[in-house]
Amino acid sequence: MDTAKLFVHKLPHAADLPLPRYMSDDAAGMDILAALDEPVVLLPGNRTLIPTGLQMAVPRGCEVQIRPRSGLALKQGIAVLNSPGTVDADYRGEVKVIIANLGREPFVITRGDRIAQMVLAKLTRADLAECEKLPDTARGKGGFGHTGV
Ligand SMILES: O=c1ccn([C@H]2C[C@H](O)[C@@H](COP(=O)(O)OP(=O)(O)OP(=O)(O)O)O2)c(=O)[nH]1
Ligand SMILES: [Mg+2]
Repeated sequence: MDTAKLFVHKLPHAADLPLPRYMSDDAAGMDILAALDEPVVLLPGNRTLIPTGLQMAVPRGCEVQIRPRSGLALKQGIAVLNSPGTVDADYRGEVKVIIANLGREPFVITRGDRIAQMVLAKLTRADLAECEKLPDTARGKGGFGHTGV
């Protein structure tokens, strides 16, 4: 398995929190923690920005994706609104998570809660090449369910 060094800096409000970590041997994502001072009550239909207390230097050629946790999604309707959130390699601000409550009950987020997960992913940047005609394919313009359900 490939690994790459990911430098992280803990901000003072996360000083006592553990760093994100993989929760199983081959987990793709590290769970990330809410670096909140006070609990946040997120009402159904609302969204909020949760601090992680972390800055990071994502290696060039990679991104960090902020993704939901399926257990929270299934059991409580908790979503990462911009999923997958993108942390760019040149971003040095605090990483934050946009959490939305799509469930029917208020959702309480407390300091240290594992609210989402982060995946380090390699990326390919596009070098746009404008052209008059694209190569033909069998699918052509068919999409959005044109093959049926
Ligand atoms: O879930 C997220 C998404 C983004 N970011 C940070 C890192 C990212 O590099 C930066 C900008 O994100 P994005 O490009 O998605 O947002 P934008 O609305 O296009 O902002 P900008 O104009 O700053 O690029 O915000 C987070 O901390 N969490
Ligand atoms: Mg942007």
